[in-house]
Parts: sequence; structure tokens; C-alpha cells
Amino acid sequence: MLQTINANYETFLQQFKDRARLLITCPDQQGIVAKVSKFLYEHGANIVQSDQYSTDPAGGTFFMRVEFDLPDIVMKKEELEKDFHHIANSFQMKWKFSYMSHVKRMAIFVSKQDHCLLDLLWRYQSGDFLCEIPLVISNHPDLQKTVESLGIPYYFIPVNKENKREAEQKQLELLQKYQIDFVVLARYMQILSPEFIRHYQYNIINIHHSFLPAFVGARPYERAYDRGVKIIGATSHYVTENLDEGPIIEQGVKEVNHRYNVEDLKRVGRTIERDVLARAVQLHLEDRVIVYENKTIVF
Ligand SMILES: Nc1nc2c(c(=O)[nH]1)N[C@@H](CN(C=O)c1ccc(C(=O)N[C@@H](CCC(=O)O)C(=O)O)cc1)CN2
Repeated sequence: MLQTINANYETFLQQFKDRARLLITCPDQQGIVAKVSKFLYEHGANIVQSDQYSTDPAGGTFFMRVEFDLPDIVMKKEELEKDFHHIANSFQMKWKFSYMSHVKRMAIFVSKQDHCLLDLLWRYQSGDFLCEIPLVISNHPDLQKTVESLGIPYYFIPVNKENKREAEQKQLELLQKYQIDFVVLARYMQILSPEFIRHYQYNIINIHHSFLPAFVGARPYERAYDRGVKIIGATSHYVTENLDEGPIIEQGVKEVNHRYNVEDLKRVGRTIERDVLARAVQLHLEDRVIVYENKTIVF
């Protein structure tokens, strides 16, 4: 059940019950914006935001995000999507409608570090994040009391090289049981299998604690210290089977110098990680990210 934590939250949901978003990717050509706008107008929609980008107007790839209101959209969405097929096919579109009447359901995976987890939970409790967080899954028991004190179920599923397949099967069963839309890895320190990822393609968001592509993999702060870097950073990306090489959603950096030891780097880094992950989650919640050729277009 959606936690009614914040009165504004309820008002916001009531205000935007007829709001939807349409994301489009297709070969660039004349007339796309006109046809899409006319289609929405003819179906009784009012466009409140429209953004587009082309890699090359002379025949590149075109991307569009339209946000619109359509009264009683929940009753009309099947017809809307059926009618849109004609335009989509004529422009060879990849497309997706999403409806604000469906509050996205986010699962959080965590290991032992709590800073990103607590930041996400605070933003959820305060109503900043318009989502549900039905459960937290961890390969360690350390954070169980903290999470359950907020009324959120916590599932401790130990993971090691020998039991990874069975552990992931249990994780997937829970994600299905709770009807999860997307997963956030809040410093979850286990590599997900390709099989797991296939269930949530471009719906698993990770926070890597370095300014990628620098320091892929484990222990980036120690390696950054040994390298003598003058900035450190964090990167939020969609998870793919290529470790820390998925499409980047958000990044952040901060200056450091020779006086910082490894613990100092981690302390400064935690602030960057929290901010970058929160911005990435917000962009995903607002359907502002299109993935294309292992990169992102962020509207
Ligand atoms: N398939 C993917 N899985 C994960 C990704 C990813 O990009 N693709 N990101 C990682 C997060 N991560 C760095 O941000 C990371 C996590 C874990 C490891 C690692 O070497 N883990 C070891 C076990 C470590 C332990 O037991 O504590 C392992 O899984 O063998 C490297 C990088 C999340 N998963």
C-alpha cells in the first residue's frame, strides 16, 4: 500500500492522475513532431512539455519526450496506444507510453554501506520521490533493523560464488511477488548475472563510486588515492553484464588534493554518491531517460 506519508504527495497524485509521458526513438525525418502533436490533440490531450533531439537532422536518429494531460486517460490508454501504432509504424518508431496513475515500484538492493540507502528512504518518506518502495533486499543482515523501523520489509539473502544462482532466483521471486518496476543498487556489492539482468533490462540503476570510466570495479577510492587524483566522483548508470560499463545516467565530481587520505576520499565521495544516485532515480521516475547505443539521452 502506498505510504501516505506526506499530504502533498497525495495532492500531487490527485493533480497528475491524467498525466502521461511518451518516449520516442526513430530515424530522423520531417514531420515527426507535427504528426505526434496532431495525434495527441485529436485524442483530446493537452501537451504540457515537449523535448526532442536529433543526432543529425540530415538523417540521424531522432528522440522525443512528450508529457501531456488527457482526461480519464486510464479508461482511454488502450485505445490511445492502439491508435498510435499507425504513426509509430510509419516512422519506424520505438515508443513507450507511461502513466502517472501507475506509481512506480522501486526495490532497493544494499550490502553494508547505508548512506545511499538512507538517502533514498528519506526522499521516499518525505514525498520527494513519487514511488513505492515495497521491499529492500540485502546480502548482509546489518541494515535490517534500520529498514524495518521504517515499516519496509527487509529480505536478507546471503550471496556467494557457490549459491549465486539460487540467491538470484529468490531475489527474482520477491521482485515478482512485489510487482517491482525497477531496482536500485545502493552500493550493492555483488555482480548480477546476465540472466538476472535480462529480467530488468535498463531497469536496474547502480551507483558506482568513481567518475567512470576511471576505476571500474572494486575498491575505486583506494585506487584513486594510489593514483594521486585531483578530483573524485560518482557515476549512476543502468546495469549491464559488462561491469560498470552500462549507459551513464548521471555523474558528479569534487576536487580533492594531496592532504586527503583514503578515508577522506570516501567521506567526500559518499556525499557525491548520494546526490548522483538521487538525481538518476528522479530522472528515471520522471521517464526522462532514453537509452541508445549504450549511452543515454536525458530530457
Ligand atoms: N552485472 C553487473 N552487476 C553489478 C554492476 C554492474 O555494472 N553489472 N555494478 C555493481 C556495483 N559495483 C560497483 O559499483 C561492484 C560490485 C561488486 C564488485 C565485486 O567485485 N564483487 C564481488 C564480490 C564482492 C563481495 O563479496 O563483497 C563479486 O561479485 O564477485 C565489483 C563492482 C553491482 N553489480
